[in-house]
Amino acid sequence: MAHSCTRFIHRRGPSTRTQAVSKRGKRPAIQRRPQARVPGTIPVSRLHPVLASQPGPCPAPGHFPVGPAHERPMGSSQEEGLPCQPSQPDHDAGGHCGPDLEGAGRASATPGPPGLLTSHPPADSDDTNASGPPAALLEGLLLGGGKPSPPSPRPGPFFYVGGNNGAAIISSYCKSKGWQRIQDSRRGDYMLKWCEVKSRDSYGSFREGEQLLYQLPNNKLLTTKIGLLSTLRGRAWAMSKASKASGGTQARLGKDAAAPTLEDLPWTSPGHLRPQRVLRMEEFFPETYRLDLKHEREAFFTLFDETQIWICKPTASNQGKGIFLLRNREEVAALQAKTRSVEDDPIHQKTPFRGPQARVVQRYIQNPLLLDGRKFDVRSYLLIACTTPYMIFFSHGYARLTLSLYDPHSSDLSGHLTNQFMQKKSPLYMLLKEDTVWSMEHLNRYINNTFWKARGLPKDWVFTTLTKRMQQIMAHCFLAAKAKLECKLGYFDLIGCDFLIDDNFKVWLLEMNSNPALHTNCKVLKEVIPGVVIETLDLALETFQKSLRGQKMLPLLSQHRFVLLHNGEADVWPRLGGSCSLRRRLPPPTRQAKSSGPPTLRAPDQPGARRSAPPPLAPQRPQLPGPSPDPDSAHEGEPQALGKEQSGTGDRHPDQEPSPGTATEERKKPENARP
Ligand SMILES: Nc1ncnc2c1ncn2[C@@H]1O[C@H](COP(=O)(O)OP(=O)(O)OP(=O)(O)O)[C@@H](O)[C@H]1O
Ligand SMILES: [Mg+2]
Ligand SMILES: [Mg+2]
Repeated sequence: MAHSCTRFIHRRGPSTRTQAVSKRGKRPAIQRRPQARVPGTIPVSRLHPVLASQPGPCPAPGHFPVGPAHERPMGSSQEEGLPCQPSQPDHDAGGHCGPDLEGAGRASATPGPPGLLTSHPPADSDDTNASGPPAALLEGLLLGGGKPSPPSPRPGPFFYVGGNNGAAIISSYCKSKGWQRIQDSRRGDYMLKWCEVKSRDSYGSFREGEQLLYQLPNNKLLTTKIGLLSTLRGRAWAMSKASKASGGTQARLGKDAAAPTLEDLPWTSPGHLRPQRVLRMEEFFPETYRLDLKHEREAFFTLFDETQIWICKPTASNQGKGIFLLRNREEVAALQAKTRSVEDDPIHQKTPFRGPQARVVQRYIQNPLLLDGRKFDVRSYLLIACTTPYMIFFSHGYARLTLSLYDPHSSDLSGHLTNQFMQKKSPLYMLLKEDTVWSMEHLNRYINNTFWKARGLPKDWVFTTLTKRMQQIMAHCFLAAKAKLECKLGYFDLIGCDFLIDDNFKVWLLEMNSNPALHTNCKVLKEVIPGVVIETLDLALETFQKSLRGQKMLPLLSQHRFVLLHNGEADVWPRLGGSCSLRRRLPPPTRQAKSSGPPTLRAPDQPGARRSAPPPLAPQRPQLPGPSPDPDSAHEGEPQALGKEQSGTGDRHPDQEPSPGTATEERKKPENARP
């Protein structure tokens, strides 16, 4: 039963303790009456009470012992354990890493207890390392007042934050719940781990259903340039196949039979209502070619002419590093020569992520919409709050403008690349930085004032048409990756999505970023970022707890700024590529559940809609006939070794599982040098 007071979940290892979880909303007592033990299971209360508890009362915070003697300062070389690698950190606002906490004006949506964190938090290094104001300030903002509670009778729960990106906000959030920060990334007794960099160790030791871990291990399916391109192509290919196979219906592929998605809604594009059922990739993603695939780069070199500018980007870099424009035959010839010179180089075959071929070339949007003559792009957020079931959200972010006026013929990249990192290079940045980041309200006002009448736009175009379009595009991308993302209860992710608007008000997705910048070095960022981070954590926690307890997800107490894009309660899950271990650990279906028909028929908003897939696991993804003619399908998600390209795997089905590898290839830093 979904609302059973006592629930058990199976545990991988032998259970030595059994404890019953207390009634909903109550924190389990330290000494409680043991419940009847179900062999091979462990009660939810075996988890730390905070994770097992309802969204609601936080544990009573108090004074916690200072961390263990082996604590290391943040940012040490051992961070995230070994080996480790950056997972495309997106420090767009890079440089300043001390969030100004006055922006954190929103209270945690997860109701807290009357007890407050002590105004004398335990001395740990994160607050000083993060170079922000004392964490207690944000904690006070989060919790809003109250009396300190007596010291916690047991240590923890523990949390770990790796790196500085948003660390003070995350740390303050966790401490406001009474959690205790640890500095040793190798410790396995954490309740929440938020890492800027992904490490194989983190995923290997992750205890599903017991811990929260930031970043999906294979988010590269969306967050590298090649990964996103391949994922979108896979979906396009599957859609066209399904359409042909079923005489036009798209129901079989990529779409859940149970519930309409955002993609089913009609959209305004560009500026006018034009009903369309499903997006086509070319409508929102600029034409792109992979340089890691020989036939694609040759195709690009052949098609290039000087009537169109192209932009060349490393697959897994950020901050505009390694980006250059291709405007004339000489530049393209230089790129061609560079890729040819390494084509047969065994070193580059082994390390494709370092080579000049680990890139894409993309049609450059030459006619961007300008704000006071300056180019801009929009950063929005895709939140994967939960993967079992999927709970996917959208949130607004902000607009990023260049300092200089846009000139398509200028060779100065700072007028072409809207990244804050690029703008910071200008001596004018310190003077004008506040004008390089606009709030969405500011953008909306500007577009209302400047274009609304002149261009016949709907009023508040930003909050109507643009918002819906971004949501639709994000939903499309998520659905494209949905069946391939690694799902475990406790994984969550926040992905930064960059959109460009052209002067026809057409919305283009430029890329998606793992580990989006959470710095707050501008006024607008102070207003936006803490709210995004706090609600991310709130939603991750609430959906985790509800999933663990088999409760219906909606309504979500934590949901405020985020908009639900996809509620996976109606999906069949655990799913392919997902958590087999969780499936084993779930209790067998109740009689009621068994008799209620196929899971897909269960309304998602009914209690108990969360369900394990019936044995045998119903296929989540359609079985597609035949090999893919799509040449990109050879290397789903990420460029593999060049040797693979040549080894005849090019007919791999695009809907096949990509290589589960995460750490090895991502450990390799992309090359940032211009050819
Ligand atoms: N196809 C394009 N057309 C026009 N401008 C583009 C295009 N692609 C990228 N840009 C510009 O270049 C900037 C950097 O590109 P992109 O975001 O893809 O790279 P990045 O290095 O991953 O940057 P970051 O992760 O810091 O946002 C964009 O913010 C945008 O201003
Ligand atoms: Mg990026
Ligand atoms: Mg970007």
